[in-house]
Amino acid sequence: MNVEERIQELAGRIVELRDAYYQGSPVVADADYDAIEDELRSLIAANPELTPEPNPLDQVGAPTVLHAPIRHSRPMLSLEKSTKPEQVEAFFSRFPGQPVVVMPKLDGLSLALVYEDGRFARAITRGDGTTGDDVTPLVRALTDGVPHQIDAPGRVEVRGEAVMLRSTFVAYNAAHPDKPLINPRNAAAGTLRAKDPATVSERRLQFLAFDLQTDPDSTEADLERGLKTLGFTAADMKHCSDAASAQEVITGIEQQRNELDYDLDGAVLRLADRDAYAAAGTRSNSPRGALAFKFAAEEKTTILLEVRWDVGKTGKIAPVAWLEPVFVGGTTVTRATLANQEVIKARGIKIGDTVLVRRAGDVIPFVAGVLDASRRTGAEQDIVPPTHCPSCEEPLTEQGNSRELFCTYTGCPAQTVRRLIHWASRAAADIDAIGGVWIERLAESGDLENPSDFYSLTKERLLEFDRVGEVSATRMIDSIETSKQVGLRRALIGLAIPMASEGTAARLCRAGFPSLEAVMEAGEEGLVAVDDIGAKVASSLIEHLNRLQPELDRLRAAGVSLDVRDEDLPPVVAAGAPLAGKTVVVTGSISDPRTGEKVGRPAFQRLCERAGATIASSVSASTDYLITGADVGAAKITKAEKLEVEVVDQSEIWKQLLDAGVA
Ligand SMILES: NC(=O)c1ccc[n+]([C@@H]2O[C@H](COP(=O)([O-])OP(=O)(O)OC[C@H]3O[C@@H](n4cnc5c(N)ncnc54)[C@H](O)[C@@H]3O)[C@@H](O)[C@H]2O)c1
Ligand SMILES: [Zn+2]
Repeated sequence: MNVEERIQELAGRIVELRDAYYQGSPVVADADYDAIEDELRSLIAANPELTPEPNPLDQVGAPTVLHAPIRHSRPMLSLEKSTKPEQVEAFFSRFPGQPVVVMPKLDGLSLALVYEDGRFARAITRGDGTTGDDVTPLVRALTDGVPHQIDAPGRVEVRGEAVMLRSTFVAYNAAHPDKPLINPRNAAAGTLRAKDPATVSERRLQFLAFDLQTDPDSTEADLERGLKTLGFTAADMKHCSDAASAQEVITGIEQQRNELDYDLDGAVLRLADRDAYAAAGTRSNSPRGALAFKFAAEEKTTILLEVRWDVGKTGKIAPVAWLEPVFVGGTTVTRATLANQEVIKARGIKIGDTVLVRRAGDVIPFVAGVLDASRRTGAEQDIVPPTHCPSCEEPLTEQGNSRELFCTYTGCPAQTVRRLIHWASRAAADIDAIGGVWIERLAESGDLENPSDFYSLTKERLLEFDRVGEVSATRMIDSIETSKQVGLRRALIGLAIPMASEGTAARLCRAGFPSLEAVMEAGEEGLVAVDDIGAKVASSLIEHLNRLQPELDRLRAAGVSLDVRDEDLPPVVAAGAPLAGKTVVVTGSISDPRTGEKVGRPAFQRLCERAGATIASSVSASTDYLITGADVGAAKITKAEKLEVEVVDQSEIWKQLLDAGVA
């Protein structure tokens, strides 16, 4: 294929994909679509004479009108996209001296809200940028953050993004396991496509504003203040005066990405002054006064090659999707979870399908659903759950509403290995010198069956295995020895008791149980008395701890500590507590002035807690001190100063900690 043909092909594909997307049934993930646009963009840049007519890259959205067409007062455009810090610098140098706001690039649906003499008159979608769709009744009924009345004369137009909050999305899918929504962005678009708001009343949206036009010009020149004065919830905006601080905010948004209640796919830089933004003008399909910075994609499309059923540490048999390798969320993903057979059914997933894979933060990648079911060739196969355990071949049982499959044979080899690996994991005993492969080998040889067996391993025995030398055997034994300090909280996690989460283990420690045996002796009644421990969790704990009693005895006999550890208790506040009543935020790298050695932030925060402080993760108006270590970003300090939070160097705090005998 020559360049010209390739350009035609890409342009055609873009039109096709856009149609499907704006009609509410995308056939590929956004990142895969963006890659096609990128390829076309670079081919056109290299061969401008081959620019297709019309050029889909100059167009915005698609003309999808379901309700009633309305012409926009001025076009609703797309955004110029960047991925490199140099592009952020170039943006700043185009507008010297102009303040810029940096905000998340929200992943929802853009809307224009029109107010006439203070009254909410219309809500319009972007459509093809020139003409949008009238969604006023839906927005009125379903969208939070759209005031019905504002205090402004004449015509006011507020633009922003209607998003489905992640919490709404999760609650909806939990309540409708049979017809789940695929992702929040799709869900938001679908909501505004409904004929009747009543049919989608559980799918509430949130409007977050990022643009304001007033006529006559009656309000603040600063975008954020203008929006807030009128009573809108603005997208979270940070003012920046240079590229370096903007870059820092962008990085901060990316790091925070998974703690927020909405999806975002990048950050947006924009002139903070509304007049300057308007004066900057537009290109064919984007404003000059704004720039989008794209983050790595968290969703991609790929092919589901095969499903294998995995035996978990509690005997649960879970389907695992084997995928055509795909780069998503910063790594190459080849496997993803499929939850259970009900989810597979509800999402209509078959082997051979094009599926949407999502990987956000540290969360295990999962298959969100099928895209493009219309393109099935007929060669796809149903996913058939097994009837017998793939490891021990015992018949499986179904449990719970989602019909999860379980192998209930406790001697099941796969379960045994999983339990041992779990015991050795970092969250539990942390036997870091013995990896999964070795645990499997030691289980096969009969050396390991229960966690307590780790403590009978000897260096001599390990040396009998192939490829184990003096050095690695010593490391393994040392690591086992250290793990004896596991303590109540991590031992409880390591025993993998169904329904008892890491949170349960932490709560039991803080409730004052001195040891694992004491938890068992408290009985169900004693456990439900603990805050946030329900009857089901209590009964599972008691049942399993009783079953595990001989194992607990063996662990004790091997010298393993099952007693509560100091680090798992609420901090004991030192007498004189110099930081009593203070809320502090710690930033930068901390080191002990006595040794010059680095101290982890959690450890330093713990010292501050002992000195009476309450720890917060980010600076707000209620923060008393921002404690700074080395290499602190300017943005944090600026923010603290703006909020009149006292900035205190770590040396000052160390002095107080040492004086009070805390450190
Ligand atoms: N999966 C597919 O097949 C397919 C097809 C077509 C388009 N798409 C996706 O749709 C999007 C294309 O839309 P686009 O070309 O307008 O680009 P865009 O969505 O990347 O950028 C423009 C939009 O960003 C939004 N936005 C969010 N936060 C903002 C903020 N703080 N300030 C200003 N604007 C903000 C606005 O709604 C604006 O319309 C892309 O994400 C693309 O991947 C996907
Ligand atoms: Zn089994």
